Amino acid sequence: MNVLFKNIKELIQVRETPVTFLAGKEMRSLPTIKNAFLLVKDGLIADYGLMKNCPDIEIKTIDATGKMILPSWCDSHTHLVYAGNREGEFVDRIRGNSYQEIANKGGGILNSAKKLQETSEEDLYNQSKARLEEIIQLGTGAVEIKSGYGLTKDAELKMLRVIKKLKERYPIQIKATFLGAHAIPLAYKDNKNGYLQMLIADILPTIKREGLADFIDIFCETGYFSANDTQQILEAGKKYGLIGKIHVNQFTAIGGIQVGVKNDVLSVDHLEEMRTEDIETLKKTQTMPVALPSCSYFLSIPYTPARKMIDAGLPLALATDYNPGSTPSGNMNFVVATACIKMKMTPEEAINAATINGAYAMSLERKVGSITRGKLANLILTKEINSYHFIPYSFGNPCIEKVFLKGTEIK
Ligand SMILES: N=CN[C@@H](CCC(=O)O)C(=O)O
Ligand SMILES: [Zn+2]
Repeated sequence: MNVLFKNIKELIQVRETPVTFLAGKEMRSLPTIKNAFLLVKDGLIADYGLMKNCPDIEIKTIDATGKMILPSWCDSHTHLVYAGNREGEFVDRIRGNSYQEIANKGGGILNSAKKLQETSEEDLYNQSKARLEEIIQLGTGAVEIKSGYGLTKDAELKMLRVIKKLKERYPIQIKATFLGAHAIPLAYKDNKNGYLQMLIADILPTIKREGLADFIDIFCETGYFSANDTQQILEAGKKYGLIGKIHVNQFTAIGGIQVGVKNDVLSVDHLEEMRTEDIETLKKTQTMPVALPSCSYFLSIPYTPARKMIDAGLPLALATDYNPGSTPSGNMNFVVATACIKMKMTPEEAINAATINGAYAMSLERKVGSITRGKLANLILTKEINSYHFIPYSFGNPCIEKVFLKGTEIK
């Protein structure tokens, strides 16, 4: 698609020289051009600059007077392929049961796994595509989606095949993650190692053969999988060409970050419980810490200590964690606002975390995450707003007028 945006009040996240990710003080700066144009050719960002240098060409034009343009959100952590919902557990929590107590009684991930195992691939696809369409309208232009609600060979592969179909049929960038080690299924209640061996020996070869995943993930947490289990899964993933990511330090710190860094994982996600040594371990590495503020909000658990981490020089990405148990929301606008309101990130830091750093956490930093020549024209056109500070300020009320994927407006 070819299109010329004119009179853009402010073009946000303009990176003339491509960056891989931003860390520490670098996150404070968000380069913009006021009164700008943006030219899209063949779905890519072809050029941009001051309006006074706008090319005079015959092309479809969109007048953006009073409005801003920024790169689409990059949501590097979701579980948006799932079956049914868990609103019953939500009410149980209001009545005083904790997330862990509910999980221990067979609720939680096992509850979703039962539902998913009983759902056909077609039905699962239809439920999931509705969520994907919803997040596209909310401004997301790149998303990672995990398996992990199957917990049997058939059901895990069913999830991954649904993700593959979504990838093929939608213009949004999608990365797939194998999260077989999300919980220990009842059939392996007293045989966790047997379950891990099944994942490694039985499922991984099929994933490789059918090209079903880009990344491998594990829930490294007390009552789920240990640091040693994490080492095993990451090593096995590497053999099959899958880059590591970990769910880690959500409720307890059990050494998963150290194992992750040792294995050069791309990202460590959750991080609600961070010890000083965990922050130290992440310094000077290529591993992206990812915070999930909507999960903290929904479960009333601590927020990732973003201030402490960024002030220590670390990078940080923001993602939704869209899933039926801990975060039934895929709204990146809410994530950005909550990061500012509850985690004391500045709007500049939050927007950097939700665009270029999120792109890095999916190995997509060369394609999306900034306004840079040659990147995909995945864009958010805002309503008329005074400043980009209004984006997190108007929490719960996205100020998006239109969204574009590869330069095409998505209605
Ligand atoms: N913490 C582990 N997994 C998901 C939630 C799983 C669920 O409750 O269904 C998460 O990232 O929050
Ligand atoms: Zn998650």
